[in-house]
Amino acid sequence: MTMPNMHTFVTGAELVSELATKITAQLAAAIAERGSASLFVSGGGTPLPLFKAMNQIDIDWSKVNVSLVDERWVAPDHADSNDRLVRDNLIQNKAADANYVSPVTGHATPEEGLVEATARLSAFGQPFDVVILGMGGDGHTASLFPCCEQLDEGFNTDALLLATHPTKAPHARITLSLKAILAARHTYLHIAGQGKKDVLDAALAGTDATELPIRAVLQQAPVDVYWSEA
Ligand SMILES: O=C1O[C@H](COP(=O)(O)O)[C@@H](O)[C@H](O)[C@H]1O
Repeated sequence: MTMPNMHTFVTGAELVSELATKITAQLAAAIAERGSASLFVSGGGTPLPLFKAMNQIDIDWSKVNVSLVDERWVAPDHADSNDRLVRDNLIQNKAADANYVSPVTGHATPEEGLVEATARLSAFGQPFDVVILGMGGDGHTASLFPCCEQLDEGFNTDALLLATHPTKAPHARITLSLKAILAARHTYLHIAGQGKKDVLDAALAGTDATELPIRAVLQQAPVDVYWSEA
């Protein structure tokens, strides 16, 4: 197991300030080197303050392609839509000109939408510059859940994206594959609270990635973990 680079904070505000500065500096460096940058963010509750901090930072957002690490296969106005969360909280203010591309298409299922979603995100070019992962209490990251039948596919496919169907979480999902995550230039894990720290410690203490899928990333990529107590 490669030990992650741990960044520990007492408050979420301190974490967010440092992480937003670091990520936007990496995006600006990517723009300077290659003319554009790519950023994949996670959904859920944790990243909301980070999105609000990032949209206050002045970089050339018009050259930043943004999408989601994973998304629930729901309409963009659904209460559980991460797409809506990103549009309403990240693609605002100084970041309003960022090129946000949703992985959710108009198809009925993620399986049917895979070809179009893959074409959309492939246009960003690979490897992606910055991938910010979250982690659930069950050790899932992206939408690679321990309870989904597609976990083995998610760990092994060479495809950019796959559809997953968690049995213990709502909604069918579309998610980056493990290989797409591992290929990123910079990978972050952003978590908060003692419960998530306990899951991280358990992940670092064992080896079976099917039990806690975050292990698959921690075992194979250098990850900067940003954790705040609150
Ligand atoms: O379902 C999801 O949950 C995880 C963790 O979310 P959080 O609310 O506990 O921070 C998230 O990383 C993932 O993108 C999302 O689809």
